[in-house]
Amino acid sequence: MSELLTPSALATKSHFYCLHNSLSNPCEKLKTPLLSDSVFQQHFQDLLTSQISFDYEEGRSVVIALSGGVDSVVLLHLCRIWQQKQPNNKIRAIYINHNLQPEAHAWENFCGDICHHWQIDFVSHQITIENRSRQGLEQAARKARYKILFAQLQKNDVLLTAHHQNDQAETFLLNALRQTGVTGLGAMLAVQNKNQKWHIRPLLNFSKAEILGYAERHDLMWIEDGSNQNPQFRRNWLRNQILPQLQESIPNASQNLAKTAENLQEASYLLNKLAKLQLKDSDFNELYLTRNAELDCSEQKNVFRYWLQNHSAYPIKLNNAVLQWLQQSWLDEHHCSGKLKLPEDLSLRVFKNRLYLLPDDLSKQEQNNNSSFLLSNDSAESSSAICFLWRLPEESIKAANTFEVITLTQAKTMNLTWYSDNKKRIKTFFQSNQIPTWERGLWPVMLHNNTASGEMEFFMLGITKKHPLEGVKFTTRTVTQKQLWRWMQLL
Ligand SMILES: Nc1ncnc2c1ncn2[C@@H]1O[C@H](COP(=O)(O)OP(=O)(O)OP(=O)(O)O)[C@@H](O)[C@H]1O
Repeated sequence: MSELLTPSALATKSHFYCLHNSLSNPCEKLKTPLLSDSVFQQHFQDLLTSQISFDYEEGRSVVIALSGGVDSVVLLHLCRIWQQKQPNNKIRAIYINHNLQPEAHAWENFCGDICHHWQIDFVSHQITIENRSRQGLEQAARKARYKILFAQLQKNDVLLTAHHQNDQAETFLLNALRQTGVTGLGAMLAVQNKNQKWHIRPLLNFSKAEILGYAERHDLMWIEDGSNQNPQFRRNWLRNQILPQLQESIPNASQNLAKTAENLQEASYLLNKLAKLQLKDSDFNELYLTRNAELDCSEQKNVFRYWLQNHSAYPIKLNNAVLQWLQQSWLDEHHCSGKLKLPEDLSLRVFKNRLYLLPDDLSKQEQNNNSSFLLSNDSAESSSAICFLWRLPEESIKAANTFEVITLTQAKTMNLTWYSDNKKRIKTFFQSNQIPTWERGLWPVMLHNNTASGEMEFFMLGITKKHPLEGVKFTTRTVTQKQLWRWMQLL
């Protein structure tokens, strides 16, 4: 960094943040291979091209999570060189200020200064974390940080964090001590996709010593977060006390633990693949319990775990309470209905041997008799509700006046006369399609010119067993024929 931000310039600021530019353990440097620009460039390019087919021409961008610590400063430096070699590549850095420590503001300035000198776009975001226990605080800060970081990304953009091999070994041990399963023991993935946004950890194969060696050779400066020494945080205790002791007898301990985690990632991949195969008949948001009855106990657990992890924006852990409830529902043939409340305002529900993972507030919507809901433009384009629009007969759409207003509303808010005239048909439809009771009141019906009559509405009502609310944010608005037609074209 000194090439751009001279030590003397920084010296005037150094009372704000603790600056380091030397190895904490110089001997370690000798034991490990060098993290060089070319090694990194090759590795990083491999991750981008072979794993995610990254293409700058498509306007995708790379965002670096910059904490100001040595790891992310080294990552920033490497990305800057990468960008210099391929000037079309645009990178930007983000610092999240948790406002938890008095120095946080100075660290934010430090990150801003480096980016300014290296001519990298920089933004910082402020967050406030509620008062919690120490462990809880760390977890809440991490959760809030990732929420903001991912919110900065567009579809297919890439977030880079500077986790390294030693972090991987620590995460493996921490998870093992928490009694985790195979996925948890796999610790952190080098490449991950969450909701069509990428998270890459390009330094995961490099050790802390290599990173420090790189920082020294390039005369970089960084900040040292004093809380990293606080033994009250379990990770610090592992990092500063347990792992060094392990390393004394087994010099490659961290490397070996990280390698073990990698092996378990492979095992986890295979278990997921098996679960996916065994879930073949299950819908996106419902799991057919009876169809999986022939599975043995471990397979059932594996299927549940996979389904819970993959059917919600917030992965749900298969803890004992959840497992017991699920097994009970699985075994009980007459278990027609039941509900288990989960964190993140979600709940598990069973209806006629089908298991559903749903937002808990569906029930709140159920209670609100007067609310009508309509598909919003944005969400409808990417949701399963589109299937429900899709089945609308083309002739009906074409026949209708192009500018006529179509309103989608809940079955329960229907015009009473129409409802009582068609009650039997509606009931038969719900029963024959095994539509769960909690969905019936919310079932979309199309109002044509504000009157629900004729075949068209009933067709709308009867088209799909899928939960039409899945992934859709409802807002009160109407959709025009034109919009409806446009959505159909998108399919
Ligand atoms: N305040 C921050 N602002 C931006 N990025 C951050 C911040 N803190 C951490 N990061 C990013 O996350 C990486 C890992 O940091 P750290 O090891 O401190 O995280 P952690 O709290 O252990 O949580 P996790 O490992 O789950 O990210 C850093 O190298 C950096 O890329």
